[in-house]
Amino acid sequence: MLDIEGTTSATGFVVGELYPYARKRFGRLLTERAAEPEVRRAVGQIRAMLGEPAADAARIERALGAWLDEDRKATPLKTLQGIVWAEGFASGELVSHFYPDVLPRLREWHAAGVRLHVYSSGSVAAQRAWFGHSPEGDLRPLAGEFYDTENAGPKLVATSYEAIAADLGAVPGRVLFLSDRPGELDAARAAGWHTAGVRRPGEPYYESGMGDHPEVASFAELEIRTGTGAAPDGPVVGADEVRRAGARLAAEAARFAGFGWMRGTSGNLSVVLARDPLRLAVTASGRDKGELTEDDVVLVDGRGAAVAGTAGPVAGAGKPSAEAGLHARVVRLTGAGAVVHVHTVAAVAMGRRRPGGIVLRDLEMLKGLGVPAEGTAVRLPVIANSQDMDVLGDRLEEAREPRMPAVVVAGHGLYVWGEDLPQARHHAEVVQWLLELEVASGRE
Ligand SMILES: CSCCC(=O)C(=O)COP(=O)(O)O
Ligand SMILES: [Zn+2]
Repeated sequence: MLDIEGTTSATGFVVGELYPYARKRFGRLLTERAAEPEVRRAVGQIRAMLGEPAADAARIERALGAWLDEDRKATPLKTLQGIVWAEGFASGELVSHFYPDVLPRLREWHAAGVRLHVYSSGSVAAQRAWFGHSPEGDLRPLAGEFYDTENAGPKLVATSYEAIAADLGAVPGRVLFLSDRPGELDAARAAGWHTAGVRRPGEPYYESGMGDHPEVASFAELEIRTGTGAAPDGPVVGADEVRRAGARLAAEAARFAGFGWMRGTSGNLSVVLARDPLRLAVTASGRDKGELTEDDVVLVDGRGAAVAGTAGPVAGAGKPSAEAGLHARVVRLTGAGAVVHVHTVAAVAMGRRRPGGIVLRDLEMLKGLGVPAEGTAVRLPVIANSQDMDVLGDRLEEAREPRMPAVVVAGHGLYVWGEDLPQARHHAEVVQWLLELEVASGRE
C-alpha cells in the first residue's frame, strides 16, 4: 500500500507546482461550476467546517487559500484540487512526479505478482490522474485500488486501515504500508499491517525520523518477498499460474460479453487451481467483463476470501468478485473445476415465470448436459436472490438437482459449472439455449 506525497513523489513538486495551479483556478471553479454535484458537495462541506452556512464563493476561495498555506489535509480542499488537477493532467498541462527509484521497483513488484494499491490524502480522482499522467505514461495498470480520506477515512486512525484491509479482502499481516509520515505508520501498525518509513532528504518528516518503524531512504532498499506464508506441505499457487488463469478467464468473459450475457460489469467466472487447500482464480470485482486482462484476477480460498500470499504469490490487482463466496461454495458442493455466472435476460425472465423451477424434457440439446434427449424430465432450480453469499449458498445447496449443473438466481442471473472451464462454458451455452427456448415458447 503506497502513500504518494513524500513517499513515491516529492512533496516539493506538489506544493510548488500543483498547489499554485489549483489556487489560480479555484475562483472560476467556485463561480462557474458551482452547480456540479462534486463542487456543490465540497462547498457544503467547507461551509460546515467554517460554521458559515452562507459563505459565498469569495469567502470559500479565501478559506481554500489559507488551507493551502497551512497544507491542511481537508477533504473538500482535496476534492476541489482533484477536479482541477485531473483536468490539468488530462490536457497535458501537468505531468506527475515520481522519485527515480520508485517506478523500476513498482514494475518489478507488479511483475512478481505483488498487489499494489494507493492510500493518499489526495482525492481518488487526483491519485488516478497522478498515476495516469506520469513522465513514463499511464501507470494505472500497476495499481489496483485507490483509497483516500473519503472512501477509507483519515490517515491517522487505525480504523481506516482496517476498513481498507476488509475492502480488499486482505489479511492485515500480509499488507505492507510505505509512507513518509510516522503518524500514518503508527495507525497502520495498530491495524496489524507491516510498515516501512520512507525517509527522503528534503521531505517534511526527514528530520523528525520514522519513530520505531523500519526505514529506508529509497525504494531500491526494499525487498518484498511473495509467498512466504505458504504452508510447508501445501500447494503453492504461483503468480504466473494465477495470471495464466486470469488470461483464460478474460478470454471466456470476452466471449460471454460478446453474447450480451455479461453487460457492463455483470457476471463473474472462476477456475480451480488447487484442491487441498482449495484455491480458485476468480475475476476481479467491478471490472468491465468484456475488457478483462490477465491481471483482473484474484486468488481466493475455499470461502471466497482473497489469499494474500498465504499459499503463494497472488497475481493481479483489485478485490475478488463480490460473489466469489458462492463460486467457492459451488466447487465445495459439486467438485466442479470451474464456475460461470452470467446475467442473462432469459434466466431472469424464466426465474419470474417459474419460481418453483423450470422443467425441461424431450430436447436433443439436453444431451449437452448428460441428460437423455427423450423421456426424461430434469428441473433447473430457481433460488431466491440474496446479497449474502452464505445465504445464497445454503439455498443453492438445498435446491440443487444433481443432474443439472446449473441454478437460476431469481432477479439476478444464472450459475453454471463444469469439470473444467471448457465444460462450464458448454454447460452455460446449453442451459442458456434451453432458457431462450422456454422464453420463446411463451408458456405461462
Ligand atoms: C451490475 S453487476 C452487480 C453485481 C453482480 O451481480 C455481478 O455479477 C458482478 O459482480 P462482481 O463483483 O463479480 O463484479
Ligand atoms: Zn451477479
